[in-house]
Amino acid sequence: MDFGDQRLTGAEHDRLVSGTAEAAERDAEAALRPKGLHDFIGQPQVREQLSLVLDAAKARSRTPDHVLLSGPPGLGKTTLAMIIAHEMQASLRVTSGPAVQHAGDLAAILSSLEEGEVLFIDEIHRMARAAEEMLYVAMEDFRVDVIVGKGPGATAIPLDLPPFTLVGATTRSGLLPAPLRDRFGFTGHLDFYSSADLLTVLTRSARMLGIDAENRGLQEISTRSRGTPRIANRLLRRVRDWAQVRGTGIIDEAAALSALTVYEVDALGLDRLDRSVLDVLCRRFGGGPVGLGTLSVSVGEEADTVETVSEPYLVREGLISRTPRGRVATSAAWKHLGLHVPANYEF
Ligand SMILES: Nc1ncnc2c1ncn2[C@@H]1O[C@H](COP(=O)(O)OP(=O)(O)OP(=O)(O)O)[C@@H](O)[C@H]1O
Ligand SMILES: [Mg+2]
Repeated sequence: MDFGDQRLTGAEHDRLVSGTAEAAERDAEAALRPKGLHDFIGQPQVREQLSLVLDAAKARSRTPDHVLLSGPPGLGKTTLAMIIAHEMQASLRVTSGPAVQHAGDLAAILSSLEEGEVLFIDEIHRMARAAEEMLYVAMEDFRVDVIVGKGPGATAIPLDLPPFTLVGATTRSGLLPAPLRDRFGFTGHLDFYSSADLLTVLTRSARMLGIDAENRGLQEISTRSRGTPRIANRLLRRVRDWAQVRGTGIIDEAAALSALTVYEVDALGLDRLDRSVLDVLCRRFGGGPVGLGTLSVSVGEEADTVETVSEPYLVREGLISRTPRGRVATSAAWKHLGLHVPANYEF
């Protein structure tokens, strides 16, 4: 039976699929993924807190507390899950919420865990309810009830589990039921990276990929990467293409600017989806408020994508705000689109 989980060790850690990374991007990402906590760039609080959790566990020869990682796509949740396993010299088991549709799926994974293993559940907010309750018991009491037989004759056989560490990742921590959230000993909230941190990410990536790049060129990419390492690395590869085909082979400021214009990444790092969200809000709905459903249909995207991928950054950049009546465009959004802010505009 395929439970959608895999046991990974060593280099195979890197074969993990992540939400918004396309399949073809996986290999490129794997090569650049930091292996240990020391080469994980930025996020100083999360890094410091996590290193305390891990060092304390090592000092006591215990498995670390369960860890929840939350934040928008591409900020390093999967990377950190792998780092936790790497730092604990433990093997990593990987599954995801959508792969756990029945309690039985989870029971099969849990009952095959070995001592000290790290179980990574990506998109943990999308797990089936019935499995969630089984997970509460497994996390707290290290026990799982395995159901044997069917119908009225079915019996639950309690099975003790070896100590393990659950690492959950979610882009939507608000959707996690409180009892589940409370069972994590540590929650790391990943926030968008500063341009300075992204510049460090890019410098490291360019070095690892053998790309000839000037600081000014990488700086230009860093400010247009929406605070997201995945996007920074992706833009780096696209700018390299441009430099090789149209430029001198070197990523300098001019190459970065020309390439990013070709790829329609604007000065704030907004891409086509972000701009169409703003465009629909301003031009079609006079700035809003507009409900998420209507907005998503209008830009031809799933509500979940608009809410987790586009919105957090637009909110952070002060281009839209969320009100009880829906999303509204701020004056800055009108200006960014090159439109006149309507008279007496209240947002
Ligand atoms: N702190 C960091 N330092 C250097 N590179 C990073 C860092 N965080 C992320 N990256 C790079 O960005 C890529 C994407 O990170 P990752 O897959 O961990 O994101 P994620 O939060 O799991 O995203 P998703 O929500 O889509 O699953 C990684 O392959 C890695 O190369
Ligand atoms: Mg991921």
